[in-house]
Amino acid sequence: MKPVKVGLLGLGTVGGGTFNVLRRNAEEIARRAGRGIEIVHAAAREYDPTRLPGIEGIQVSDDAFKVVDDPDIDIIVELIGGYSPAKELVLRAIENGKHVVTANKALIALHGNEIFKAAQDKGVMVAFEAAVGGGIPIIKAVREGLAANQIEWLAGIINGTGNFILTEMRDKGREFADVLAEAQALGYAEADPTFDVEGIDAAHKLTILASIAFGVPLQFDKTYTEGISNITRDDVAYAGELGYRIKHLGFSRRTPKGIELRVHPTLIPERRLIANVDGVMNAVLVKGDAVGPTLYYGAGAGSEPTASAVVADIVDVTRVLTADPENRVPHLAFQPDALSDTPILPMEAVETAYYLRLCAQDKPGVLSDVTRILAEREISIEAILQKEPAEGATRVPVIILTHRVTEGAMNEAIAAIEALQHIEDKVTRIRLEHLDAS
Ligand SMILES: NC(=O)C1=CN([C@@H]2O[C@H](COP(=O)(O)OP(=O)(O)OC[C@H]3O[C@@H](n4cnc5c(N)ncnc54)[C@H](O)[C@@H]3O)[C@@H](O)[C@H]2O)C=CC1
Ligand SMILES: N[C@@H](CC=O)C(=O)O
Ligand code: NA
Repeated sequence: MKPVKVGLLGLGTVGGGTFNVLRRNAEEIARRAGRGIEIVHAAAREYDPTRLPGIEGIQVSDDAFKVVDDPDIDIIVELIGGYSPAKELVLRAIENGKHVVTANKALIALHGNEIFKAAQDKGVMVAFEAAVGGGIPIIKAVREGLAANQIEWLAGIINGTGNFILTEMRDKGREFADVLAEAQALGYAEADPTFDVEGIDAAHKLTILASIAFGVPLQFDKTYTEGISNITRDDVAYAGELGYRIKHLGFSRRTPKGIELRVHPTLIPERRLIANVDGVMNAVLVKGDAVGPTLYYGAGAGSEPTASAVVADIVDVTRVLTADPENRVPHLAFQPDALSDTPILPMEAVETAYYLRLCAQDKPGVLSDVTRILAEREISIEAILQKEPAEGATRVPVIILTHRVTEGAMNEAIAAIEALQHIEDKVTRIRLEHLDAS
């Protein structure tokens, strides 16, 4: 059988990795796919040929539309990133009857509903395993491996750059900006790294995971998103003293009132496996009603780990092309006409526990005012840590861990605490999840 012909858009971190992995493992991959897979045409604005041995034998255009319109090509692999022209390229590929593989979570989270509809109408596949959790086969695991379950909740460390930064700050006391620069040099970060540190990238990925887990359309605009740029080394140290790690977590849970969809820094008990996922590694914890808790772990970013997921999708598409084209796994796991309109819960209605750090003047009665404010709102306290004031200082940090309460009640309590005469600065609030999957 003739090899499947692939057009590769982008020859950067992931595009380069895809080119190299496909070449290096060609024989093994062909044995799995049932036929050869050949990149015949690529597009890039710029690329480094010294990192791509063999690229000289392939046509490389600077106009990606030339590849998408190339009649010889069966599968377009979009590894350019961003919204435009990625969206136009993907829609044109679909219109031309080509299957698409992409690692572009921003594109899928914001325009996936439209793209999948176009693909459905045209009878082609759009595969996006690399868009979530890099090399971890998490889309396949949730969509296919857990198909028997009602998913109850999922929690993930789904941004490699952010996790790398938090880990280096904690373990080596390094500065935020310095670690971010290293993540960029290693090819982990997005073209605009605020997507990583402000949680937008994780929110894209969570949006996709929640759709696949709960059978709802992609709703990025309803995802609560908070980044890690305000986390201080002090918070990391205080959390450690109390037995917790701070992780940037994406969390989604089905409740009777709606679906929680939120990304924010989160305290997690340090005995949990997921609290010990460090560096660029990602992990997703998924709780199904039948299977119970399951945990998926692997490199969340980087050239070849991400290429591993891209190539797996190319193999999947090749198998479908070669076998029964009607028998396909639906894009969002549930049949398109069976997606549910379960609402996404507003953040004020979401319940979590909290870590609060206050800066109090070292005066009698301050702490009792704070505990009264919490008690009036039925917010119970799990632990209090009052640090000694530094030599000659009149301000003391006070750390409070609370039990679960709604975000709305906590917002009111924080406003009342900040209004107290002897409380200085803003209260730092980090949500806390026990992630007890038993
Ligand atoms: N870097 C990583 O670890 C991961 C990246 N991704 C996603 O993969 C995609 C690609 O990311 P990277 O490889 O890191 O980006 P990159 O910046 O390293 O590479 C982008 C490539 O696209 C080319 N390009 C950009 N605009 C173009 C245009 N208009 N026409 C033709 N070529 C164009 C560039 O010349 C370059 O070769 C993004 O959607 C990103 O979010 C997903 C998972 C992990
Ligand atoms: N910038 C992303 C790349 C992978 O999705 C990350 O750091 O996780
Ligand atoms: Na993946």
